[in-house]
Amino acid sequence: MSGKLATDYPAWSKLQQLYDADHTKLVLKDLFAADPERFNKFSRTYDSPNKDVHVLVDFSKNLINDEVFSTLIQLAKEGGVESARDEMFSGKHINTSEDRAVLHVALRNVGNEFKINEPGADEVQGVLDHMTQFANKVRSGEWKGYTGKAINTIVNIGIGGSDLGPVMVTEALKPYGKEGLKCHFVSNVDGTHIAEITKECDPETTLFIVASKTFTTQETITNAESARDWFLQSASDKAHIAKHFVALSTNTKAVEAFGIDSANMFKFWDWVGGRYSLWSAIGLPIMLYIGPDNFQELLAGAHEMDKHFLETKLEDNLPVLLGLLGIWYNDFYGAQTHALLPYDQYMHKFADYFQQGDMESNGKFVTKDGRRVTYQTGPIIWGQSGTNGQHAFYQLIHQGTKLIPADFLAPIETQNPVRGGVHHKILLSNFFAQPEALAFGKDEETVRKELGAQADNEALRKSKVFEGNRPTNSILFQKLTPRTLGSLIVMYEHKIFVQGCIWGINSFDQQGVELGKILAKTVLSQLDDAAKVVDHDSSTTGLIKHYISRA
Ligand SMILES: O=P(O)(O)OC[C@H]1O[C@@H](O)[C@H](O)[C@@H](O)[C@@H]1O
Repeated sequence: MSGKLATDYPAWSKLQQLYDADHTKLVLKDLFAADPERFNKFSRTYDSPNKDVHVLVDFSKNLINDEVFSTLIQLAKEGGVESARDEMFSGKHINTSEDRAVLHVALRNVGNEFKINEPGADEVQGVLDHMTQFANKVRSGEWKGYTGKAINTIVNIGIGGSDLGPVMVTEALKPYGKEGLKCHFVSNVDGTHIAEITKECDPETTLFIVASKTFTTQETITNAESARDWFLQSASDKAHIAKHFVALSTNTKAVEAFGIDSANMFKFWDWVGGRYSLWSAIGLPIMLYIGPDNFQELLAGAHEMDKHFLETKLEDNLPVLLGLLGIWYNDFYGAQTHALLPYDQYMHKFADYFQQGDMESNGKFVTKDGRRVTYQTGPIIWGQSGTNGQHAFYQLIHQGTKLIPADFLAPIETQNPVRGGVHHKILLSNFFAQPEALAFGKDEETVRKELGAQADNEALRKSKVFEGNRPTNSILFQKLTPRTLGSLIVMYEHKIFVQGCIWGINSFDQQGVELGKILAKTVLSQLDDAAKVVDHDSSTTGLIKHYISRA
């Protein structure tokens, strides 16, 4: 990374000029009318080498013309995206504040195509083998609980990056999940979470996976201790813990101190960021659920998208294109948010997953060299699966006062062709129609004609106008297979990388989550005695004392 501010790049200034001079002319209706080739010009297809992943990204419904497009590409060049990418893949310590390499690409380096020398990279296959042996034993029933019964329930205890990836992927790949194996996820420190999940578990047949990179995270350790207490209420003998608790961590000492045998610990390394860790041992619940072969497919799809990112010229590079378009709205149009709208029920956790992926990576106001940025960085990521969102928040996307760029994603083939596929056709008709409505809207004249006798009612007439010109990407993929999901996740991972690179920030630390944790520790030590409540402002003091007086 160059240590520059994004505003230092000539392409940035040019984009500002283009926005100032032309943005009122960037009207999708006119742009499409003027260029019958617009779809072909501004869409790209991605096919994996053996053609089993197919993705079409149509970005023609964006507020761009040729000049904006070429200037965005120029920005990627000036912003050093290619050299920063190569540095990441080579293991350079691009996570500067923590002096660490950023090598999630090494976790899915299928066939060892990338030569990576970082310590630990040569252990990746060994851990995958360890995970595979364990998963096969559990899935086959060879692994027995303390009363000799097979495992039929797994409970992952983790939070943030040690939760969201496995949750999202196990939901997305349900059709590939092992029948009869229930997967639960406990993340929140609210006792309700563990209490409700354990109600659904039998200690004799439940395996707890304690997932924590640091193994110091308060929520996870508290939940793990409660799970252990719950288990020992039935199992009594601590020796039985070995059959029902495993750990996913970088911290062997803390795992052993908790009482988990290091033979049942699946390790990873400090160069794996939490929000990029589902490909590592953190993926064990995924592997248990979908099986080692499907997990391997997930990794293969991820690796193929890594190669695409590494080898494809900027103009055709999907993560680069998505990243640049996001910058156009975030920094020049002033868009605050970006919606992820998958038209696939299995992907209902996709936006939740990338809330952490994107917002924890790029929610930063200082550059890597410590300067305050003078422009907007990471957008607010949100969304939910279609068509539910349409009946909830799309009103605001269509007619609200805010610009909300959105990605629509959908599979060509459904996993559930209920009633001959009628559901899927309806689903896809919405997937196609919504971006069309957002782009082209409905003008007052059309509304007037439709209203007939009521057309003189001005308020009614105006309320039915859709201004249109609201930008979207439409992303169609063949089918939500493990390999395709791997590719889609990585497309977004690298999009985040591209944006962070141009903004000059460190996308791989998360200092912003620390302050609240420290304050909570202080508060916790004061909660049992009002006399101890000191060193806060009057609001915080008042709140804590109010709680203590009524608890
Ligand atoms: O895996 P750990 O160490 O328990 O951390 C869980 C999460 O902890 C949070 O504090 C971090 O913001 C996340 O990035 C991280 O994923």
